[in-house]
Amino acid sequence: MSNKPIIALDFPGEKEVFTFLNHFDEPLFVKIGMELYYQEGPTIIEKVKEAGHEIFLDLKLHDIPNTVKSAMKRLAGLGVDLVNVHAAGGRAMMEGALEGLEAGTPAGKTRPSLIAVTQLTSTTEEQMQLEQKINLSLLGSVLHYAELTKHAGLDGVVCSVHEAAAIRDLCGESFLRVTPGIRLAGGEAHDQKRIATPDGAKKDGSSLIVVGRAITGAQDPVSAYRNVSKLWGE
Ligand SMILES: O=C(O)c1cc(=O)[nH]c(=O)n1[C@@H]1O[C@H](COP(=O)(O)O)[C@@H](O)[C@H]1O
Repeated sequence: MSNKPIIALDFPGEKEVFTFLNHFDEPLFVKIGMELYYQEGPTIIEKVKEAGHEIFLDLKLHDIPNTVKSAMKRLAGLGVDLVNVHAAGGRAMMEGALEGLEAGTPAGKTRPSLIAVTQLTSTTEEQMQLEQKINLSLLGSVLHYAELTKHAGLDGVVCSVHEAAAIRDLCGESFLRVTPGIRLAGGEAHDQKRIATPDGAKKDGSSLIVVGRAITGAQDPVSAYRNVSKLWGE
């Protein structure tokens, strides 16, 4: 897996995806999320892979262990590089996800890396405490989920840049900290609450950054991508 900025392809369908990708003449690391996957199904994965790009399939599974295990068995056959679940599904669910991925990975192929969402980057500490009734600081909750994820044997977590260094200190450098909520300085936050710049992410311990609207919504997406890559140091 490379450490290029991961571009979130939050588009309604294949047509918009390839209009966007055709601006680039290099292999990218892209994220396919719920909107696109639910619209196009697994064929979008095949087509984006054929075009030479690495893929983070972001479906954030969260269900009983057996259901997640079976679903992961199917996703393992798609040949993506990275997949995710919600850590709130618990340790048994995460262990099931890993077992499913291992069982479903074709012989001779590498198992996709598996990470778990801790607290979404659109969540504030106040919201978390009021709505989820978690009696911890936001950092405390994220660190708790990171440790649970590590004990379940997963490869890392999704978190915000604000928690990345503390997770690295707790779980080790090789445990991935994948951080969305990335904005260029002065950029619109939209629905994100825990945001940081690409250079801030590098400095504060992210392993990989996920960038959507700061690139896909830019007037010139290629130059926005170059700018993000330069600040991230790639
Ligand atoms: O798992 C994710 O990718 C994810 C987790 C999270 O906590 N926050 C988050 O924003 N994401 C995803 O990262 C992308 C961020 O997009 P932008 O806010 O447009 O940069 C979206 O596709 C989200 O679904």
